[in-house]
Amino acid sequence: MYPETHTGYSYEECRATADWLLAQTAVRPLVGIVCGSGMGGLADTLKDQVAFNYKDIPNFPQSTVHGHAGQLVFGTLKGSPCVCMQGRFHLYEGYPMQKITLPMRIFKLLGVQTVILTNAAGGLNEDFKVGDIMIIKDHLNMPGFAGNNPLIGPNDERFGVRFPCMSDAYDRELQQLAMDIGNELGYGDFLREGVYCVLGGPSFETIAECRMLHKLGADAVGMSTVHEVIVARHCGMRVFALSLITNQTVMDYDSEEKANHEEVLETGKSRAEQLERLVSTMVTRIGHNNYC
Ligand SMILES: O=P(O)(O)O[C@@H]1C[C@H](O)[C@@H](CO)O1
Ligand code: HPA
Repeated sequence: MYPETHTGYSYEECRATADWLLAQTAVRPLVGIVCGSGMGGLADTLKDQVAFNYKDIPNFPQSTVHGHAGQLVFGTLKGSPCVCMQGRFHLYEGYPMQKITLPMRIFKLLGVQTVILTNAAGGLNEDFKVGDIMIIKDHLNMPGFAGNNPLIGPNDERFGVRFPCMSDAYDRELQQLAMDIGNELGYGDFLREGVYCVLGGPSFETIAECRMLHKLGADAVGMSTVHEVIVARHCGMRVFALSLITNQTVMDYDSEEKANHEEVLETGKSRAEQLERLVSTMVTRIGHNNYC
């Protein structure tokens, strides 16, 4: 009834991958983290690491993008058990959406309750600067408008309902927690909140596209995260996501600026330390507040 490309992995196949991982590590993660482009250093901060190369994990796709190492790292962040994707998958790599988002279902079956996602994004909001960290409060799913959604295909109720709500996709308590921690850490000058818009990539946006996205209400544009968020919410995990504004998008025909992946990775490096501190402090507070 459904074309092969839309069937994704069955519950049993996801269970087998999760059980394979659980059999090889004693870590029982409550928090799952996804590292955006150039932000893989976050995984290196985990203690007592057990790391798996994606190519060795049954059913896992491979990372093909520079700045995405391709490892699943288990360990603890200040005592809290975590699993961290050091590298994610994108639509433009040629994978179907069900494959890009498979790790979210594996997280769920590993016992993860809260997912923290990071990404690199281009700033559309004129008040944003390169190096700003934007707490994502909502998203625009552009591929979704064209009928591309990771939940297309048969629905297995063991994961979630056929028609999941997305008006509460980004957990408001976690957004407030991030804002509080950011202010405590002295990040007030570069901590923002806003709406993230996903496009398919890999080409960066035209000037007309950036102007349109900004008018539609997007503060930042990127090529990931939203599909993972949809699948994570579908299976009932709490979600927090943030964008590092790695470049300002070009909105002006007189501008000489050109978006490029090297700048994205460079900005990632220059904010790595603050980003890691923000995420690791959040992980410890989530535990202390008994959110998980
Ligand atoms: O994985 P993220 O969303 O951080 O990666 C962004 C989008 C493209 O993959 C790449 C463009 O530089 O960075
Ligand atoms: O300007 C951008 N556009 C889309 N994706 C991105 N990822 C980092 N910067 C950008």
